[in-house]
Amino acid sequence: MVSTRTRHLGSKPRREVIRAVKAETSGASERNKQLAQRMRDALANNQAAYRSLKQDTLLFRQGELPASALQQRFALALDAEAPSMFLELAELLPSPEQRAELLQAAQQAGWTAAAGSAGADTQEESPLKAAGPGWAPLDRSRVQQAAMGISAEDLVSNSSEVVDEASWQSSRGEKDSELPAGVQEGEPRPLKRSRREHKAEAGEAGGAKGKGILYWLRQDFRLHDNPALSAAAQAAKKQARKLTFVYIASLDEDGDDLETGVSWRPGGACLVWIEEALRSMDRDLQQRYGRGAAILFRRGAYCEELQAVASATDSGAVYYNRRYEPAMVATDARVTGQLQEAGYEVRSYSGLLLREPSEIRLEIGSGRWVGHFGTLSPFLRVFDKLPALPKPLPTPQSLPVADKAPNVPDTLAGVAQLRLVQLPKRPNGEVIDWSAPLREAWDISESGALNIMEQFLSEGLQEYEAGRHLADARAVTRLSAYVHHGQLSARLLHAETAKRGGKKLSKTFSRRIIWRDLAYWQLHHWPQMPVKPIRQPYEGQEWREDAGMLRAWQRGRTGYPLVDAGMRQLWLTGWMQQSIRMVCAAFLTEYLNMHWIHGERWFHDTLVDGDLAINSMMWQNAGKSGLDQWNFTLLPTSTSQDPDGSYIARWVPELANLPKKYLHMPWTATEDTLKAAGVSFGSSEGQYPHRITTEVMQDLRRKNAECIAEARSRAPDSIDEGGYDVITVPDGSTTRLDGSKMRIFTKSDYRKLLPRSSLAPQH
Ligand SMILES: Cc1cc2nc3c(=O)[nH]c(=O)nc-3n(C[C@H](O)[C@H](O)[C@H](O)COP(=O)(O)OP(=O)(O)OC[C@H]3O[C@@H](n4cnc5c(N)ncnc54)[C@H](O)[C@@H]3O)c2cc1C
Repeated sequence: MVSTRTRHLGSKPRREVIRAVKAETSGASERNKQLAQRMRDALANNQAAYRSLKQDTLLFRQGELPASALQQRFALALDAEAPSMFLELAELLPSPEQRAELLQAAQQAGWTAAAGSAGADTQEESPLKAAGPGWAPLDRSRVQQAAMGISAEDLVSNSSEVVDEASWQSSRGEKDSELPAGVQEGEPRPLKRSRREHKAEAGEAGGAKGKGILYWLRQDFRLHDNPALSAAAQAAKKQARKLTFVYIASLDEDGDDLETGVSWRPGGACLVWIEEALRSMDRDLQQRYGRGAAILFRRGAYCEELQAVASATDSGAVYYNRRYEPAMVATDARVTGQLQEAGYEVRSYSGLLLREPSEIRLEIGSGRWVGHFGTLSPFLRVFDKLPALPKPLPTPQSLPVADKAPNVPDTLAGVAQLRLVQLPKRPNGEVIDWSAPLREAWDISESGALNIMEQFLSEGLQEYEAGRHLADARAVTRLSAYVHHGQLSARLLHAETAKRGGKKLSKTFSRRIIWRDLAYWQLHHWPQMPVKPIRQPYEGQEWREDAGMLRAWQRGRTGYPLVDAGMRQLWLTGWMQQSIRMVCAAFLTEYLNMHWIHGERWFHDTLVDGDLAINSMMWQNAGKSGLDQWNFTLLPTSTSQDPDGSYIARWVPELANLPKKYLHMPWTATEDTLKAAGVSFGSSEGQYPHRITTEVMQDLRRKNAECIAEARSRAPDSIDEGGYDVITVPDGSTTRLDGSKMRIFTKSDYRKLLPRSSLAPQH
């Protein structure tokens, strides 16, 4: 396996780290040695390494792993050239001196983010965020600087989770075509909620312990249409109880999936969003309902923190809105169970999606066939037939809260103390605030979300159909992050769209918000979707591993202006319009033949709307291993998304003065034209990069298709006589075909590429 990062790492600093660690761990017990061996083995495979490191980190935190053993991991992580793991663990070092020593060695190894923290002795000075040049104010020169200054030092990036998952493997239904001009559109296991939890929802939970009610704030930063809040308010009023708001930062429980070993906690950009959303909601709550509605900010394990606040406020009940990521489903069930065992009443509600994923059972195998299994059309068909959605709930007029802010020991002074967003420092102490441009680019508040929705529905809906493919996003809502973080209710958006003649004005827009539910349906039935191809044979597909290429793609330095514009916009603002996401994704997977999981990870960390279900669904489809293989061509040189080149000119300022007709393909301009526009190619400051590949796009595409054909030909049992991929239908996903083998949409190119001998015999 070729590592995808830090090839520049010299051996000298590594030796120094190992020496430092050896000195520290010379008395390591036999158990420590075994653990070290396990780590070494694990690091041979980065996916396993991540799982192992994560578990060891948790063990250390629980006091079950000595600091010396953890230090050994540092050396190994450094050895394995996995800086983000190294830095994450470095944070846990028991003393500032130890931290400084190891981080200094990392600095010598060229990891500037670590360098920023070398010698640092406070928790705030986290090394997790990079000294990268990105996230600068959005003026032209800074954009250019951001893109031009990409260097080896940026390896740690603005990402807290940029891990090499090199070992992970990984069209769309012909009948579902409703793509933007020149492009597409487009969620896995029944929600295994505990019996206790079902009881809780039905209001059969155990007797109340205290008089008050806790509202456990999660991914639902809003007052309007908030089912858990409305229910808590109603119960509190009826029973003359007091309501207390609590938010708990527990990133380890928030998306770490120990089953798969993959951490999907919110990425850097989402954490910035969450921080601002909390600030804004705390303000809204206090302004509207009084000081007693202030949110109590806590850090720690969910269950312990909830119990501590409940006991200090004499609360006997906890109300919350559910989450749907596999790790979070498990967390919900565990926390609910533990609280109920301790005698609390727990009630959970559906506030994130339009419908619960387990509600939708595809009616395939009966009557008329509509679309391919697991794609949007059959999903919509069932969705529309189900009972009408509940009406969106109004913002509560009043809330029964205490007269003053609850005084609970160990509560943090404010959002900042949650330490969700950690900024690195340069050796001279200067803070590198990569989050500022993100905060500036968005009005991260509930009112901001409602205003955008209102404006779009009154002025923009009629433009959506014709303009939704445009890169400059003039015709789309830009509401995805608000919906993802629960600042805007999906149900409200759906209902308001219908009320304003949505289906008539734009059939596509009316389907978009349901597409989101499809992503969660897929994640529910394929909980491994973020890391494993849904089409099992594709797991054996050969992908290119090239750290330099990946880095160029991440930082918008591919030499293909449309791709670079999109990736730079993403880096700076945390967002891109859908067609551009598709162009960038297709470029990585189809043309560079690089694993979709690299793209998925990068998007997860850099998107303000980074959503496990949607992101993994879309990346699986881009990588062709998802249910809805993309069945269209997305050339990086296409002009349809940016016909006048203004999007490229904005995000790729090195090219801004080129005549329009060359903006998508600057290499076709003559020397004189380039000179007149002040454009030169190269890697120096102010220059635009040479193309990272000059092979004919069609040839690259064919090579990728051949890799897929090769992997499929090795798994004949998963292909039917017509050359279609076949999957086993998950339990609970259909009304009558669960457990059977089902043909899924497969691109005709792929069907043709298979040798006849690898097709299942005709019956
Ligand atoms: C490779 C790739 C990765 C993506 N990752 C994410 C992600 O992590 N989070 C995310 O929210 N979207 C993701 N999308 C989907 C889509 O690009 C964004 O939802 C959309 O661009 C957001 O812009 P908007 O709010 O203006 O969308 P609009 O066009 O205004 O659509 C309205 C809403 O519909 C929903 N929606 C739109 N497109 C999709 C879709 N393809 N699947 C599911 N729901 C959709 C969103 O909630 C969106 O806000 C991804 C797309 C691609 C190609």
